[in-house]
Formats: sequence, C-alpha cells, structure tokens
Amino acid sequence: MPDRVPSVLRVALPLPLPRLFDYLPPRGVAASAALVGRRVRVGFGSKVLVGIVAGIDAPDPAAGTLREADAVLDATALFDAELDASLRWAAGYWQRALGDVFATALPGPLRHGEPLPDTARAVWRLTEAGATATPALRAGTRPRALAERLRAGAQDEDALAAWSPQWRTPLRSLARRGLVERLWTTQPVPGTPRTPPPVLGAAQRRAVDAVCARLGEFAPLLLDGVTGSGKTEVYLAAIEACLAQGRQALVLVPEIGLTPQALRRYGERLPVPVHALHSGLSEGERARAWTAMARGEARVLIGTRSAVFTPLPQAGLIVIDEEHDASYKQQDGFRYHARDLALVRGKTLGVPVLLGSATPSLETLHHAMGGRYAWLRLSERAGEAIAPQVHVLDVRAQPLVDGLSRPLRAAIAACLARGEQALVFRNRRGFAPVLLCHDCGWHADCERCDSAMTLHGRHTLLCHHCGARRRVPPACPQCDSLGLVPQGAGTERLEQALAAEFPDVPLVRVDRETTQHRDALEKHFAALGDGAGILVGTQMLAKGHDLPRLTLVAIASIDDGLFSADFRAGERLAQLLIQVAGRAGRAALRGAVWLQTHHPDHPLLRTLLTGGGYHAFAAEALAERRAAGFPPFAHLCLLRAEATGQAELDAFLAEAFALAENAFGVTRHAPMPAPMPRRAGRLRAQMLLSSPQRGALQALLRELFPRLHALRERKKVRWSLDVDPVDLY
Ligand SMILES: Nc1ncnc2c1ncn2[C@@H]1O[C@H](COP(=O)(O)OP(=O)(O)OP(=O)(O)O)[C@@H](O)[C@H]1O
Ligand SMILES: [Zn+2]
Repeated sequence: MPDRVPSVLRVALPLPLPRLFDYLPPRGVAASAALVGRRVRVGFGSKVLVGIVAGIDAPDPAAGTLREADAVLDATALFDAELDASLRWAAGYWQRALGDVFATALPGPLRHGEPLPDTARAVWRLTEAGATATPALRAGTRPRALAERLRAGAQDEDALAAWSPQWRTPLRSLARRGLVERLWTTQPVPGTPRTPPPVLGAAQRRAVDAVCARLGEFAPLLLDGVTGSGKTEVYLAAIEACLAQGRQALVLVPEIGLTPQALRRYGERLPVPVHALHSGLSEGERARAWTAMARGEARVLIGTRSAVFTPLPQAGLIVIDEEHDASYKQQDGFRYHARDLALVRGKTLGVPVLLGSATPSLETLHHAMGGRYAWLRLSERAGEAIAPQVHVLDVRAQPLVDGLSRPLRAAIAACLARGEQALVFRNRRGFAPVLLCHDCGWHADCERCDSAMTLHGRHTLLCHHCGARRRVPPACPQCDSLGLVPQGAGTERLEQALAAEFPDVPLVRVDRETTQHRDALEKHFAALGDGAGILVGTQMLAKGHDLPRLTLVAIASIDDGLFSADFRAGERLAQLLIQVAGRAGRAALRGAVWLQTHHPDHPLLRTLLTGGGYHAFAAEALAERRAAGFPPFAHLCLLRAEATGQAELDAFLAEAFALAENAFGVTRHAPMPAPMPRRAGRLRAQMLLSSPQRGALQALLRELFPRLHALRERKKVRWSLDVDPVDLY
C-alpha cells in the first residue's frame, strides 16, 4: 500500500473526549473528501456508535490496525459549509468535543442513525364539488366556516389546528360528502387567510426600515423596546421583507415564550407555514422541521435554544426575542449560548441578527452603546396603551398575613370590583420557603444539599435542588416543640389566601407544578376568562403574555433576590421586575404595579422604579461591572468540579490551578467552594479564570482543556468548563 495517501476517516463520535477517531472506510468505499460531513456507523469497543466524518487523513504510522467503519449512512453531507464551520467554531469556543457538538446539533432520530425523514405535509383543499356546494352549506355551522376558509386557499394541518383545536370534526363531515380532499406536498401552501398587520407607529416603522436596509449583509441590531411597544410587529414586518426576497428566517424565543398563542400569532400573519422546533414536540416532528429547513422547503422556523442548530441554506434573517433570557444558555453538557452562536452564524451567513428585548442584557447594551450594534429604540407602548404606574409598598411596619399586606389586598379588591384582572407574582413555588421551629430556631434543611427544604402543602418537604422529599416531622427534631411554623409565602400559600378572600372570581396558579404541559398556560388563561380574575404565579408569568383585562401587577416579594452574591443577580432581578410589571395595562386600560418590600431604599429598587427605569439601572450596573472587572469588561470561564470526597476534589482543582499558572493575560482565582458547597450529596468547588482579553482566555482554554482530560484525578471528579457562565452557581 502506498503510504501517506489519505485513506482513513477521522470520525467525530458522540463522546466527551476532545479527539477524533480513525477508521478505515467500509469495504468498497474510497476515502474521499466527499465523505466529510456524512454520518457513519462504527464499532467502538463493544458498542455501535453513529458519528460524522470530520476529515480524511493519511494513516498514522504509529497507530495499530484500524477498524473498518460499518456503513456510510448519508448520500451527502448533513451540514452545509456554514453550519459545519459554525459548529467547529462552537466546539472550540465553548470547549467541547466536536463529536458531542455535532450530536447536539442533530435531532434525535438523525443522531441515532435514522435516514432523513419524509417532509411532505398533509394539505386539505376543496374539491370542485366542494367549491360549488359551499354557499349551500347551512350557515353558522362549523363545516360551513371551514369550507369558507378553504375557499380562500388550501390549508395544511398545522394551520387548521391553529384555527381550531377541534378542526378534525368538521373536516370529516366535509370529507364524507366528497367536498374536500387531502394531498401531500413539500411546497409552502399559498393562500392561507391572514390577519392584516396593524398600521405601524413611526418608531416601529423606523426600526423595520433599519433592519430591511441591512438585509443581505451581516448586521447585529438591538431592538430595545419597552414592554408592549410592539417588538413582535417589527419582527413580523422584517420577516415578511426577508421572505419577499426569497430567503428563510429563524426566530429564537425563550423556553416558555413559545406558547400556542405565540405560534398562532406568527402563523396568522405570515404568508407561509410557520414551522416550530421545541422540546414539546416529538423527536420525529423535530427532525421533520430541521430537515424541511435544510431542504429549503420550510421558510420560517420558530424555536427555542436548540433551534439555533438548524441549517439555513437560504438564510435571510435571524431574530432573537427576549435576547437577555437565561434559557438561551445551555446549563449542562455542551454549555453553548444560543444568542452568541446565532451572532456567529449571522456573520458567516451574511445576514442581519435582530436582538429584541425590553431589558437587554448588559453585554448587548454595552455593544449597542459602543456602536458595535445598531441600536433601535421603541420608547412608547404601541396603540393606545400607556406605561403603568408604580407603587412601592414599604411593609416593614405592616402585618403581612400569608404574605399579603392590607393595602395590597385593598388594591386587588378594587381591581376586581372594576371587573379587571390582577396578577400576583412571587418567584417561589410551594407553600412556604422555610419550615422553622419557633422555639429553638431549627429549620428543615435538605440532608444532601446545603439548602432549606420548601414546604409543599401541609405535609411535604421538598428540596428544589436535588428533588429529595420527606414528610413534615410531627414535632421539632431538635427540641420536641410543636411550634413548627411555615416562614414566608410561596405561590401555593398566596393562592390559598387569595381564594379565601376572593371566592367569587376565577383564580389560576401558574408555576412549574401546575404548568407541566406546553398548552397548560393557554388553558390557564382560558380558565381566567375575560372578566374579573386573579393569576398567581412565578416568572412563568413574566414573559410575552398579552392579557388585555390585566391591569394590576402585585409583586408579593422579591426581597430574597436583593442580596444574592452572584454578580448577575441584580441584572436578573431588574429584568424580572420590569418584565412582570410590563404585563399590566397593555391594552386600553391603564395599569398599576404594586411592589411589597422590606427594603424600599435599596439602590436597585430606587433606580429602577422611581428613578430612570431599566436604562438608568443598567448604566449604574455597567459602571460597577467595569470597576469590579466583570463581564462585559472581562471574560470569564468557570471550572466546576464535584466529587464525593473532599480530598479528590481539592487535588483536582489544585492541579488545574497549577496547569493555568503561566497563562498570559489571564487571572486565575484560587479554587473555592461553590456557593452551594454540597448538592445531592456531592461536594462542589470551582475555579474562576478571567481576562480582559477574550483571545487570551481562549488561548489558555485551548491548552487547558486536553490537559484536564489527561489528569489522574479526573476519574473521581465530575468537572466541566463553563465559558461565559451566566451564573456562578
Ligand atoms: N402599530 C400598532 N398599532 C396598534 N397595536 C399594536 C401595534 N403594534 C403592536 N400592537 C399591539 O400592542 C400589543 C403589544 O405588542 P407586542 O406583543 O408586539 O409587544 P412587545 O414589544 O413584543 O411586548 P413584550 O416585550 O412586552 O412581550 C399587542 O397586542 C399588539 O397587537
Ligand atoms: Zn437536596
């Protein structure tokens, strides 16, 4: 065999090891560059894995006999040149094995080696007989309404489902009479009846024009618009312009932003079917949406974090709604940030990336202030709505019963009496955050975590960190007193108190427990009706919802967030407060916000609520970050480690610390316990690296990552590198 001829496949396997694996091509297949980007099935130890050919190379003379790959699974590469380049960049930047990154980017079925799915969609249209018969169908019936709808054009099943959850019944009735027929197509279906857009305000118009002027080139743009200012209308208009140029659009939304309500809004306004990609879908549905975009059949995709990995062969625009949202950062495994990856893709693709928020992240705001991002502002609410009035309620000298003061109860009562709706916000689920012994001060802590257990109902203690559950003890385990009292109020307790006080209005609780399914939120809103009513809930209520009768937002407490040690805690809290306050008075009715606090003079609250609002807060916070050397003025990487024994943990971090010794331009901070030093029975510690130069930090990480993998201690320690961590926990 002539040596040094490229004849082995360098395969990226879905393993956390930072290297590629060499295989001979399957018998009868030549190792050519054309194989790069295709999936192969290979034996690995006793297992069979699906990997992606990352390159073709000459065999390493030092390597022993190589195994043959079992099969090549694709006729062409799965990732186009841009996506391939972006994924390689992501693997390098967030320090993750390429095989793992490739696997994350693929929908489940493709990752497991299945063929690309069939992407044809079922479409219904009137038959000739149906077109003739429609006017004769009984008026006011559902079959008639459906036939009228189909007269305007054929509709795919998603559009019908968005029109009515019970669409199948009238459809069957028409089908039985031969009035409708189904066909399968991969083409977008034209002629879907659409809701006309509102007339845009001047600021909205300017923003749309600014985006449209940049179509066809990379441009990062921040759409900085107060809550209810009509940012979504700007996205929609920009997407329409992008579609009119024959290009595709990708819209990213936060985890909980993608309600059926939001999907319907896009679906009814855009002239093409809107595809969705999120964790509520089956793996097969996700693979179909991914493939339809890859083939150019789908033109618009809305999805959560992982939708950022969708191929965009005819990209025109990327929109990131609520760009500040923490759910864009993956918090385990491959810790990528979807917003940042979207910006990199936008640059490679040469398309604008539109970041929207009422409370932009300090990083993004800093870029806008420095002129690196175009800064589009919407400072007023759209249509008739005006900004809500804010009242800060000093509760230091007020008796709180079940977490609610008398003036707040009165404000809620007045709101309900006007036939309007109130939202009572508390970012703690459960009945009470702490169970305390009134006599000796004992409180119920988790046995496996350094954390208090939350009381749920009357009898259950639950750890929100490890899921541990136990029954409330009959008496204090320390002093036998019977005086165990719940301290503070979670959503469950607020719900009970409000139900007792206002028994005649619908009351809905929205938190993780009551909102398991994706359409649960919509059911909750439906149960609220459109008269007087109360919503109680956590931050799930803070985002994106538009309830026209909602005029009062009551913030029961955010005091526990005011004194957190995390450098981003203030930013998070400010964003949450502004977002939840932004639910009040979004339509014709004026809104009000009431905030109960024991710290009315806290600088964050003063600046945010009575001073200059979010931008004044952000200016102060940026000055503090600059002084303290925190992002965006420094770049961080957190090495997190956990182990069952303290000695292994310390030894691992000591070695890591030593490895980082000679890094140029990077500060290595001494290892220390994590803010929660014990979780689920494991000890946790961390080491922070920081640098004012992204490049210097990246250079260190490139060296450090493989060396950490080679450490002797690594086997007993679970560790991860978190580049640009969103929190230090
Ligand atoms: N130009 C307009 N004229 C009249 N109504 C409008 C206009 N633009 C938007 N609206 C309406 O104002 C409301 C708020 O708009 P939208 O949901 O787009 O705001 P947003 O900025 O995305 O809000 P948030 O960030 O708070 O979720 C919606 O009911 C929308 O239909
Ligand atoms: Zn626990």
